[in-house]
Amino acid sequence: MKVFLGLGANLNRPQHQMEGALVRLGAPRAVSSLYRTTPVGGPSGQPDYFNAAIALLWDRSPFALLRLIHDIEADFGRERSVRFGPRTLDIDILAISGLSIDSRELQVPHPRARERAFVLVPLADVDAKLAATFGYDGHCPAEVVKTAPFDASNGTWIADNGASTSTGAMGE
Ligand SMILES: Nc1ncnc2c1ncn2[C@@H]1O[C@H](COP(=O)(O)OP(=O)(O)OP(=O)(O)O)[C@@H](O)[C@H]1O
Ligand SMILES: Nc1nc2c(c(=O)[nH]1)N=C(CO)CN2
Repeated sequence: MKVFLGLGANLNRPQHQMEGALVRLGAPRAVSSLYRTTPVGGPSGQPDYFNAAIALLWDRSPFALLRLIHDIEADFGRERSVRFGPRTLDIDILAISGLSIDSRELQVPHPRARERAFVLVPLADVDAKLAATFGYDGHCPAEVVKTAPFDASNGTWIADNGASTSTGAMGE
């Protein structure tokens, strides 16, 4: 089945953690550009986030994918303390083709995706029709800034405008 994941990070070296997650998740079918986004919710003063979305083929259960995601987040130093607090790596299952799940530990499509430009703008890079089903209208708000296209030849994002992808404050 085809699964769509959202990636976010705003501590340490976000691009590094997100590229590490791509390696762990296996060859993605599509990867969005990397976006720098203003934090939504959580404590004030946290660094900007980096966000991206990917599509991937997955042939095990969605719950096995959730477990893998939790392992990857933990391996990259994710601590779960403050809700919507800053994090080294967050991976959300945004959608799974042809499937919806409503269990205590997993809800798919992701119930908060449709409210979040930091999710929908990258998701539209990967699958514009899917983003439209979440109500995305193609508008990229000022709080979401494209910083780097993905280079599939080496599996990394290219910071093409000199923009630093390290958040500095609170990280490193
Ligand atoms: N679609 C989903 N993708 C990822 N986790 C999910 C999903 N649906 C439910 N969960 C559950 O949500 C729990 C909390 O996830 P997490 O800590 O990443 O939340 P958050 O990033 O702080 O908030 P949000 O879920 O709003 O992005 C996870 O342990 C997982 O069991
Ligand atoms: N810009 C931005 N803000 C957030 C993000 C995120 O990934 N990007 N994730 C959150 C919790 O999932 C809360 N707020």
